[in-house]
Amino acid sequence: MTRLLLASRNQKKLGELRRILEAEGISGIEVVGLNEVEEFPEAPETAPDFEGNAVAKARDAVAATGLPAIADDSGLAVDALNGMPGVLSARWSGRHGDDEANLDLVLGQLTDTPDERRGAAFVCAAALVLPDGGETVVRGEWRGTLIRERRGTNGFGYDPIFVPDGGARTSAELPPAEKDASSHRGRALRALVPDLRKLAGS
Ligand SMILES: O=P(O)(O)OP(=O)(O)OP(=O)(O)OC[C@H]1O[C@@H](n2cnc3c(O)ncnc32)[C@H](O)[C@@H]1O
Ligand SMILES: [Mg+2]
Repeated sequence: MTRLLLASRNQKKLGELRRILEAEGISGIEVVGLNEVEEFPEAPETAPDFEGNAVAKARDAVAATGLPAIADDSGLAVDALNGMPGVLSARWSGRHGDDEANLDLVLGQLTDTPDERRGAAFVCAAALVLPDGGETVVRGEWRGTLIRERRGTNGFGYDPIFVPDGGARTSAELPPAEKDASSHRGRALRALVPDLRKLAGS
């Protein structure tokens, strides 16, 4: 078994990566999160773009643990907010990781935005960094529309107000496998699968 660190404390992200590896039939990799390795000082997410934060998180994790690492930096880019909250999605309300307050703030900001201008995209940059210095950075996007009240209890973050294009349910109403099949994170992580297959085989 190759240990692969997902440099995250977000248990939902860990679950999504584990499900995707399983769905792809990659069995030689054991995914561990930051809670399962010795603690190290985590750099703040200060880059102006998702890719920059993802690479920085993954490099730090490899340097501290010696394990191959994936980091994900993701967020919601709202058309009517000129792409914000973007890289600030996890702390939009001022409190890092307060999903409820972050979602309420976005809803409040869009109160007067009509239905036809409520487009948004979930974006995910994922970086795989290897102990030998190899780096792969990929990006996935998922377009949809923001509704006016929460629906559904699956997923996390802004899922309860995001209706993916071509569907009628919010991403919090989708069964996990359906979210993975089209989500930003699913797309990004599947782009890493060729590299992960090599890692699993070595
Ligand atoms: O940095 P780590 O430890 O990985 O975990 P995090 O939760 O802080 O993750 P990010 O810094 O990448 O911030 C992502 C935020 O964007 C939102 N987000 C990202 N992916 C999402 C998804 O699949 N569904 C709903 N919201 C999502 C959600 O609010 C997250 O808090
Ligand atoms: Mg974060």
